Amino acid sequence: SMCAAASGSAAPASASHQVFIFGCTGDLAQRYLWPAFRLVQLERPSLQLHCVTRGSLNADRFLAGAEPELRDWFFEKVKLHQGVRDRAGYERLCSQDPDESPAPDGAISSRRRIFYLSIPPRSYADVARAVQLACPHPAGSPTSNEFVLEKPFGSDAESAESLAAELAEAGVSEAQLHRVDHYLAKPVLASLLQFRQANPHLESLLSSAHVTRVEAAIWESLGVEDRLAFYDSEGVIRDVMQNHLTEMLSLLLMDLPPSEPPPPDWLESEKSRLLAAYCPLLGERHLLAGRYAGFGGSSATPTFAAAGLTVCRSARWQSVPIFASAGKRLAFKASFIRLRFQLATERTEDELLVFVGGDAKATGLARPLIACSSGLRCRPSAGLSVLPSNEAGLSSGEDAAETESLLRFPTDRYAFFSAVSEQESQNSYVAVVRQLLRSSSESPINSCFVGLPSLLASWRLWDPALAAVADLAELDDEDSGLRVYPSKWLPDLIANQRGQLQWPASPKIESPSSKATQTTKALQSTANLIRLDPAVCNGASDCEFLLHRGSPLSLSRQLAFRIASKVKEAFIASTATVYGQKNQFHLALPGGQSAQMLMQFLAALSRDDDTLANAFATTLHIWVTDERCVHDDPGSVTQNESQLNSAVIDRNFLQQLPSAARLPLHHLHFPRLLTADVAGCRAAADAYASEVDNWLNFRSNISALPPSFDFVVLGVGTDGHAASLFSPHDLDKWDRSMPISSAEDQLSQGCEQSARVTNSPKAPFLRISLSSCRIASSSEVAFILVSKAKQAAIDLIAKPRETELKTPIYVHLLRLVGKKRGRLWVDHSLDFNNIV
Ligand SMILES: O=P(O)(O)OC[C@H]1O[C@@H](O)[C@H](O)[C@@H](O)[C@@H]1O
Repeated sequence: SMCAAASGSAAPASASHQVFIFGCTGDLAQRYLWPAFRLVQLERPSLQLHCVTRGSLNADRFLAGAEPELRDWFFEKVKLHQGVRDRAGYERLCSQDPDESPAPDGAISSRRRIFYLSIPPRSYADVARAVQLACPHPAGSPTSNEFVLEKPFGSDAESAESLAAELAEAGVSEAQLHRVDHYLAKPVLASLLQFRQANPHLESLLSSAHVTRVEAAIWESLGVEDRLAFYDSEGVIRDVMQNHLTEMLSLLLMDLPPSEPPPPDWLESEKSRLLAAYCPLLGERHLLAGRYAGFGGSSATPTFAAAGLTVCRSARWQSVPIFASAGKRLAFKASFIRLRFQLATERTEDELLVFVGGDAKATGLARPLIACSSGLRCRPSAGLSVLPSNEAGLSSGEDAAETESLLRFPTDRYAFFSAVSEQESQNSYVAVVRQLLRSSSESPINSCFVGLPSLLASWRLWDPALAAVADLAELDDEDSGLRVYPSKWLPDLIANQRGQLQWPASPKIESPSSKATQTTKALQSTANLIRLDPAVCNGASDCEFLLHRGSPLSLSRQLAFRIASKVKEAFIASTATVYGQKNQFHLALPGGQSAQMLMQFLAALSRDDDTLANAFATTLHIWVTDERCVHDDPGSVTQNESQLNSAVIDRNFLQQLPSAARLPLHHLHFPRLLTADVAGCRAAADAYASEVDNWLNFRSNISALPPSFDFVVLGVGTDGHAASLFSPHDLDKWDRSMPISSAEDQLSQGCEQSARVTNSPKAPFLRISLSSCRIASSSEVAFILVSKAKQAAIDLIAKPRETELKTPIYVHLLRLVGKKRGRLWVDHSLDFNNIV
């Protein structure tokens, strides 16, 4: 049985579950939960329902607007608990007799205690903790307390993770949690996986070989209305895109289970895999955001957003543009996914429309349905039966005239399918509640509930979009920025095959004010000069550097642009090289956090720019500035946690490249470790050094270029280390038995040794690094410092030192590089006042 599949439940009707609804007088409870629980209780009379509030409750008033049937039922069947806010209150709650009479089959084990938290998420952990303390389950009881949560589950990946951690600390395990997404309970969505299973022909067409475009939308005609306070802090991406819209897409794009029944945890892991496969949302024009005219909230809150997604890490969907949009105050209400197909065998296009719901009059579709054009040869499935086409649409007359039909072809080219049991589509919570109460032995292919892995993966997909919107709000310019769109706007964006989006020329979408435009220009011309105290620079007179500032996002973007344009220059200059050699561009990248977004941007730029893709594929060489002497042992570290810097570059750059930009293997230069001990590390360093020399000297011989890297990007540790070069001072405190270069060595590494083993004061202790001389002789070196944690490293510049040995390595490197070739790229949250 599926999330919304019709039937009641197979669980014995005698199982006397208890459900406590917290926040039971709130909007959600009144409109959806109570009506749903009433219907379900008719099927399961033994279900015990409790309405819990912190304050006092005036039940007459609270149900004043409700249907008489619901009122009567509520007063007869639901137990009220007011003033539940302290330990005694919770204990009273749990002393409710859970109906000890054993079921006829003796199945006491099926008794469950479910706490439905229809309250603000900031209270989840507190309430869960109080429940766990006051309501321990009797020893030996096979069941435990369970909790149902409503979104929002955090406001980004980090907060979602800490909410999960808080709940875990409160003693609630993942298995005791049910995170609701009511979209998963909507009739056609709930049956979509089964529909795909029943349609192998359609399934064989669901890939980039046949699908030319995917569109997913949640368009609403209403505005934010009386939810302004809530909405203003969320915005459209958090409100419906990270959850509902992403879930809709997953149900269509994820792989089907390999076996029946699916392996345990299959749904979560398959969803997470798909979500991690999307290219990061960082390309040019892959995100538009706006707000409707007259929106009462902050000018930085989007009420509409559109994203042009593509998939980087899955062959099945590679390079198919996926447009996802959602917004309020649009032309009409419609939630749908639409796929366009170009089948080799057919001369015409084909289309699949999953119409999840919306305004019948405006969409021309009478009810939620799936529409398949004939080439897809769809058949009904469990949960979705054939719908005669005269019942699918509004027949004719005035209604049809107002229609913006979502179908692109005449009705007679489609077959229609709709949910078997229509009346349930009114309230998705009926399906949610049924699934909640279903026994765990019935394992569904689909679920109305969202697990932690896919939740976090989804936030990780949308986090860059949230950062981009924040950036847009701050730094709009003529082509981007948070636009203002008119009420009743039909979001007819201009979209291309790369997944890029543009605002339409009409109707008039207002650009941000010119004042904002000026801010942008100021921030984008970026660089200002900082002059360091000559004492810091060891008396050198040219102790000043170009300083680029910005949000982590805009900073990474600008640096990516700078590198990309240099690679392109080198590529274009190729034709002029001697001996018919392609020009080379040697880029050394670090591991660590700071440069990850830069790498993603760099890859994203090549998805939007054929010349750059070509330049990457022919001209670019990638090096790593330093590497850890550890084995990438798949048994001990998961792929995502690999300690290798080359793995960071692989994940954030190489794997994100479109196929046209893929680098030939011999343009990738990473140290290769045979054994992770001193000897192995040394051998790898030596081999790496000769590889550097060979390539750079060779190029120097055939061109007029010096034997140096073209661009080196360095992250900086909070202690001031860079490229696994630590201050000799810090090393002195550490393990002298390590094989490493003496303190003097660290500073005076000659260019005759381009890479060598270095020592780290923290694990992994053995590292390989390019020599400081090699780094310093590069054509350009970018020191990138992102996140507040790096303030410590900046403060280190200013501190006077008793000895040279105490100067942080990156300051040494800065001096060596000099002002002509060194630039600092620094997050604008970091403060230089102490220094300049
Ligand atoms: O399409 P439905 O079922 O009306 O759901 C849309 C609603 O979903 C909710 O989760 C959002 O908070 C609302 O802003 C939105 O209106």
